[in-house]
Amino acid sequence: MKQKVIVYRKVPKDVLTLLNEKFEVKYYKNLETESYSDFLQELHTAHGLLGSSLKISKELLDHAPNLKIVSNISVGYDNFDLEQLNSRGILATNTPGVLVDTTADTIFGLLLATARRMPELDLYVKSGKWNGTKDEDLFGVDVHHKVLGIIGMGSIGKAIAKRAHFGFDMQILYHNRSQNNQVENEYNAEYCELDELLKRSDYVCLMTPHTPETDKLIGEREFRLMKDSSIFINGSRGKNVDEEALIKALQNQRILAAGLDVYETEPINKDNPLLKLPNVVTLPHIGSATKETRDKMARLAAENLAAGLEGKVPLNLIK
Ligand SMILES: NC(=O)c1ccc[n+]([C@@H]2O[C@H](COP(=O)([O-])OP(=O)(O)OC[C@H]3O[C@@H](n4cnc5c(N)ncnc54)[C@H](O)[C@@H]3O)[C@@H](O)[C@H]2O)c1
Ligand SMILES: O=C(O)[C@H](O)CO
Repeated sequence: MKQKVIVYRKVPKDVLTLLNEKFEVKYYKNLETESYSDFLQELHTAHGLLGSSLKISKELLDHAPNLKIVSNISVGYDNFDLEQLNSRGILATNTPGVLVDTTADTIFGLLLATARRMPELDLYVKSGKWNGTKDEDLFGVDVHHKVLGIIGMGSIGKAIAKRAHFGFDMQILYHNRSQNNQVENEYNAEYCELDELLKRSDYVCLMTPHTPETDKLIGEREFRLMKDSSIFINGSRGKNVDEEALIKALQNQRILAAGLDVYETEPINKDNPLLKLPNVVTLPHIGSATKETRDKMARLAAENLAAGLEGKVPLNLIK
């Protein structure tokens, strides 16, 4: 008899075909709009789970006594309770690598858009306000030749550093769990302790995973250390930042501006003060979201899942 897999996120047709050839598949294109109680019922007989964002908690796992593997269609896996998964012998996988360049493009684009106030200026033109000479009120700040501090010099951090160094002649500072010879040699990056990076950077870009160690890593104290002309970019996870402190820092002009792809609560609440601030550029957690890359992520996640259910070691097993 075929093992049963639940896919709880929309995936490309060929990925679904691949899964259908090997497994019995229950497919929920969008769990938010489909019955969650039906999903929980199906979980009782599932061997594999494929999707993203869903909190894989003790409560959810209690509904899944036969589960062997959970495969995330994302590189971040802060939605997994790894202790619970380990204690039940359930494998967990993610999709690193395939999304690196796409995410770095988005985050660097966000940095440029924030520095040069592109969304604000787009609105200025489209709303018919462009009548004469452009005055200083519309000016942005330079990106080229400035200092970029990257916190979390992993795969995506490195790809951002590459763009900044070769494309924009920026000076790169970085803070990471360990020093990285490659970025130091290839992009002339300089390792710094966190406080020093915050003090010296014109742009601070956060790219660490969300872990107990990085929870609210950037808060009031850290914003105070930053230059009042600095721009903060968060492309990692919202919970890595104390959002209240960020709002205060922006309202009080402790920092100049922020570009955000991620938030403490997602989707962001409509009454979140961040949405009212002119010096904030917001994206809807879209870093890796191009069609090509999302397809690659879904394919890789399906391959990880299939390997685990076929008794092989999945390529991207989370240890
Ligand atoms: N906005 C998006 O759509 C999007 C897309 C992809 C990834 N992400 C986020 O970006 C994160 C990074 O992705 P990646 O592929 O570069 O991962 P990665 O594992 O290659 O890199 C993470 C880096 O963070 C460093 N790090 C971890 N804890 C740290 C700490 N306490 N202090 C300093 N450095 C620390 C690690 O040493 C590592 O170099 C993901 O975990 C995910 O949360 C967001
Ligand atoms: O971690 C990731 O891969 C992105 O945030 C998409 O969820």
